[in-house]
Amino acid sequence: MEITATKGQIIKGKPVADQISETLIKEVNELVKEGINPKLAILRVGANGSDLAYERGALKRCESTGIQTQVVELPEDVTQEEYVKTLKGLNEDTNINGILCFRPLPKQLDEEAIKYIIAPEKDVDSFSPINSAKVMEGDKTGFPPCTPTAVVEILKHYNVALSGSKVAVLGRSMVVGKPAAMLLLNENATVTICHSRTKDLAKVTSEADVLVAAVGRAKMVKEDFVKEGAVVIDVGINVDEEGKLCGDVDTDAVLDKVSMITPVPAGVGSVTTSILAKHVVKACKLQNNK
Ligand SMILES: NC(=O)C1=CN([C@@H]2O[C@H](COP(=O)(O)OP(=O)(O)OC[C@H]3O[C@@H](n4cnc5c(N)ncnc54)[C@H](OP(=O)(O)O)[C@@H]3O)[C@@H](O)[C@H]2O)C=CC1
Ligand SMILES: Nc1nc(=O)c2c([nH]1)NC[C@@H]1CN(c3ccc(C(=O)N[C@@H](CCC(=O)O)C(=O)O)cc3)C=[N+]21
Repeated sequence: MEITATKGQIIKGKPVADQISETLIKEVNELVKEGINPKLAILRVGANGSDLAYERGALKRCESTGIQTQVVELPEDVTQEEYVKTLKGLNEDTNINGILCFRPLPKQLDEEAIKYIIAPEKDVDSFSPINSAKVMEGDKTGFPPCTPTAVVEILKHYNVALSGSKVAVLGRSMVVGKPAAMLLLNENATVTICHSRTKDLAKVTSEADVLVAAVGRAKMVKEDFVKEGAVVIDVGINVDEEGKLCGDVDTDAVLDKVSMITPVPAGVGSVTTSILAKHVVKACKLQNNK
């Protein structure tokens, strides 16, 4: 009898992002007809590669959905006072509905103080503790961070069962890992959070039906980290030894074992930008009592 190996399916972000964009385009059109123009401000310090990658994607997504944008670039050595003054200016600017502050901020800036400055109603990527708390509480009136939201949207789009499933999240940052775990818990998954101190890491992650990798270590997740038939969401955006973009998962090594896996690029990143655009429209509507 011939045995044919069933390879894992590469699940792309584009169909998920396109579906979100389609609805957004209609919503933006309705707002524009009423003289309301949704607008996103991006606050960037210096010009690091991962910020610029996000910015390129975000600007393209906003343009294609009819959302206006403004990029504010501050020098690498910007002072706390200058950053705070700029952020407060964006808070007060009534033409701006959403603000994205790239993180992490350079060392001279006090992120713990700045996160209290951003207006929660314009905070489209969950920098403010008000929005972080809403994620904890499962309160849908806030803005959960875009990347973890994209992870959940991809899983739902590809009909991956979450309720009652074992999910492992690799990473516990406030931008990805920790909120991803909370959003998945809100979907009734049984969530295990792993990090740099986790013992027997591969054993823990290989028990999961769904593995979300957000560690920032190129191709760290190998074959022994995954369960047979698992669904893998690769959030990592890293550069490999050849200078090419790659994820946290060694895709070639796990492909024969998993049932589905997201690619990098063209995976989570592309959905992240569509969630960002969705949050700008939501912010705009709330600010205009719509
Ligand atoms: N696709 C997208 O839209 C986005 C992608 N990213 C990418 O996602 C990745 C993660 O980003 P981010 O969360 O900001 O990164 P951080 O560096 O802030 O966090 C990394 C996390 O991984 C854990 N970790 C690091 N090394 C190991 C290890 N060897 N074993 C186990 N755990 C480890 C850390 O643990 P500990 O807490 O113990 O230190 C930490 O919790 C990056 O590649 C980033 O570029 C980020 C944002 C958006
Ligand atoms: N507050 C904050 N939130 C973030 O979510 C955040 C951040 N700061 N700082 C920087 C990192 C990095 N990041 C990316 C998101 C999407 C793409 C993306 O769209 N990538 C495309 C390719 C884009 C291109 O290279 O042109 C893809 O994966 O297909 C890239 C990188 C979010 N981050």
